[in-house]
Amino acid sequence: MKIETLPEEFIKARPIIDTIEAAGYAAYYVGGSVRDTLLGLPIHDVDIATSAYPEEVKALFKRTVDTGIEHGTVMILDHGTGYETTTFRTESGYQDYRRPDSVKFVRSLKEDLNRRDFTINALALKTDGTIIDYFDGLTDLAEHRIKAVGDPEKRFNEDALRMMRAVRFASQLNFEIDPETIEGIKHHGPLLTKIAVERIHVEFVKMLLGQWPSKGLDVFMATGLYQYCPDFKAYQEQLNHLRDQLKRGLSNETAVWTLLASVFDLSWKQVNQLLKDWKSANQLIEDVQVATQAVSAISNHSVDDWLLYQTGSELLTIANEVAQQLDVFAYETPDLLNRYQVLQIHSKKELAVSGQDLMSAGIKPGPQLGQALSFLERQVVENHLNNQTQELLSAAIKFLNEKA
Ligand SMILES: Nc1ccn([C@@H]2O[C@H](COP(=O)(O)OP(=O)(O)OP(=O)(O)O)[C@@H](O)[C@H]2O)c(=O)n1
Repeated sequence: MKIETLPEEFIKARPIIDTIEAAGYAAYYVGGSVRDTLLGLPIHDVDIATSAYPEEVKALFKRTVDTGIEHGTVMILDHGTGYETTTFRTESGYQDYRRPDSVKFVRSLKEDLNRRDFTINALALKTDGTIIDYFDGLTDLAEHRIKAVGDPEKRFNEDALRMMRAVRFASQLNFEIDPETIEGIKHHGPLLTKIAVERIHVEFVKMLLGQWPSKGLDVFMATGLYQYCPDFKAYQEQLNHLRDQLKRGLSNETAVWTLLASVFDLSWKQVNQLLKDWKSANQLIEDVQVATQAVSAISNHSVDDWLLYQTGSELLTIANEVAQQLDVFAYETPDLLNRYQVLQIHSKKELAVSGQDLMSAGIKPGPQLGQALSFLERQVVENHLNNQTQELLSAAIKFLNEKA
C-alpha cells in the first residue's frame, strides 16, 4: 500500500531520512504518526527508526541531543524541530516490567517492528509513501482492532503499561481489543502494580480525553485492570457509573480531575494529596479544587454571585461541562457565563477604590485596611453596593467604625 500525499510533517522531516539513506543506512517513519496518518488524524511527533547505530546517526548531523542513547534514541534538531531517531532494536530481560534491561541494536526493520506493542503501531512508512506492514497492522486498522504484535502474554510481560495503552487507544480510536489481547490483559493485570502511578495516570487521563471514554472504561473495568491501580480500586461503583454515563471525552486535564474528584466525592484535602502524589503542577491542583467546588454548587442549585466571581469564566465552563457529563442539574454554560459577565467586578483590581484611596480617607495601613477591601469586594460582587468611589469610601469607614 502507498500513501499518495504525505502530511506536511513528514515532508518537513524528509531531509533527515534522506541524509541517513545517503550514508548507506535504512530509515523509516514509525509509530503513532504513521498510524494516525492512515486514520486521517492529525499527527503529533514524527518518530524515525533507522539501521544506523546511535554514534553513526550522530556523526551525520550537526545538532543532536542524547535523549535516550542507551536505548538507541538520539534527537536530531532541524530548523527548530526535534526528531527522535531510534536505532532498530530488540529488547530482552524486562525485569521490572516497564523498561528493557538490555536492548540489542539490530540492522533489521522487521525485528524492530516485532518488538512493538500493537500491530497498528508496528507499521513503517517510506519517504515515497510506501507502507511496510509485517504484522497485518493495515487489516487491524481497517477492522478497528487493537491487537498485540505476536504473543500478547509476552508483550504485557515486557511492559505492563501497554495494558493501559490498549485501554486508552480503545477510547481514542473507538477500536475493539482483540480477544486474545483481552485475555493477556486479564492475566497480567497484577503487573500494573509494578508501574509508577503517575505513568498509569497519564494513560488514564488520555483515556478520558479520548472521544469514546466509555469504550476504554468498559475494558478497564471488565478486565479487572482497575483493581491494580492503587488510586482507583476503591471506586468500582463510581467508575462503572462513569462508564455508563460519559457521553464524550473531557476537554482538558483540569476537567478530567474535576470529574474524578466529583465522582469519587473527594474532600479538598484528598484532592490535594492525590494530585500531589501524581506530581501534578500546583496550578492544576488549585484549578481542580475551585472547579470541583463549583460542580458541587451547580448540583446543589446553589451557585451564587460570590461563587461565580471566585470561580471565573474558564473554570465555570469546565465545571459546567463536568456537571453536564454527570447529569447533575447544570445551567447551560452561556447562562452561567452571562451571570458572571454582568457582575460589577471580576477582580479586586476593578474595585473603584484602592488601598491608597482608603489611606487617603484616613484609614490606617494594617490588617484593617485589608479587611475593609475584602468587605467592599464581596459587597460589590453581591450587588449590595455600587462600584462607585464615594459610596465605597463611606461604606468602608462605616464598616470599620462598626467593628471598632
Ligand atoms: N510501551 C510502549 C510504548 C511505545 N511503543 C512503540 O513506540 C511507538 C511510539 O510510542 P509513543 O510515542 O509512546 O506512542 P504513540 O503510539 O506514538 O501514540 P501517542 O503519540 O498517541 O501517544 C508506538 O507506536 C509503539 O510502536 C511500544 O511498543 N510499547
